[in-house]
Amino acid sequence: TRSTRPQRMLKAVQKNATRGDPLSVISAIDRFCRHSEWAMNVGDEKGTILDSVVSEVNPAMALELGTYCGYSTVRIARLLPPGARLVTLEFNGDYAAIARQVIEWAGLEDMVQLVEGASGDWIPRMKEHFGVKTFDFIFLDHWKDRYLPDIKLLEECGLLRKGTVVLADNVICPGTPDYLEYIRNSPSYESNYFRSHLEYTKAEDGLEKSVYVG
Ligand SMILES: O=C(NC/C=C/[C@H]1O[C@@H](n2cnc3c(NCCO)ncnc32)[C@H](O)[C@@H]1O)c1cc(-c2ccc(F)cc2)cc(O)c1O
Ligand SMILES: [Mg+2]
Repeated sequence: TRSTRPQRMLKAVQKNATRGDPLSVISAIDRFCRHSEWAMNVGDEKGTILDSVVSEVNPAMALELGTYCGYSTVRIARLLPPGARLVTLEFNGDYAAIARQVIEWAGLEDMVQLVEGASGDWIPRMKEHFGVKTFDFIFLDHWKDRYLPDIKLLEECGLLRKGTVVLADNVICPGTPDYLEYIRNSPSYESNYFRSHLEYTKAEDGLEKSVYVG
């Protein structure tokens, strides 16, 4: 049967990127998505905003919801300080298998814990199962109608601390209206919108950066 887009993306990484070189993995995926087949990676333009926020936070403990093929996982993990850890949740087994290989090609498997499962099931188990106290940085890029329930779940599970930075992709396109309304009106967060474009297109999109103030 015909290969899937994630499989073709992985092939492009294995063909065009150098093992152990995260930047070459990132550019191989961006080239594939720009010149061959569009895919829903955060992309290079929003990716530089993601990079600057990760570098500023310099997280010891980071969380990503929605691994997909591992593009943003590689973008984040390459910037982590030694000893830091990125937990990324992906409940589609096919995508998780591709992402694991992309992360390994980048040589970042030691920094990344890819958990195959749903955020709703695993967020409540982060403390006892992964020894997580709180997260310093969280990247939301999974189903858009799950941003709001999952940020509330993270609060309830005590996984946020004063200063935790939550960065949300796609707050304009496809859009996360209920999440935006909540996070911008909650006294527990200081939010800023970083205007950009939908990956590999001229359409408007952006990232919402929210700092938990407790
Ligand atoms: O839909 C978009 N992203 C969704 C990502 C889903 C990935 O995350 C995984 N996932 C989902 N929910 C959960 C979950 N928990 C929730 C369920 O229990 N727990 C664990 N993993 C989860 C999926 O298996 C996928 O791997 C998107 C669309 C456009 C877009 C824009 C314009 C267009 F025209 C078309 C498309 C642009 C973007 O940047 C986008 O991110
Ligand atoms: Mg996205």
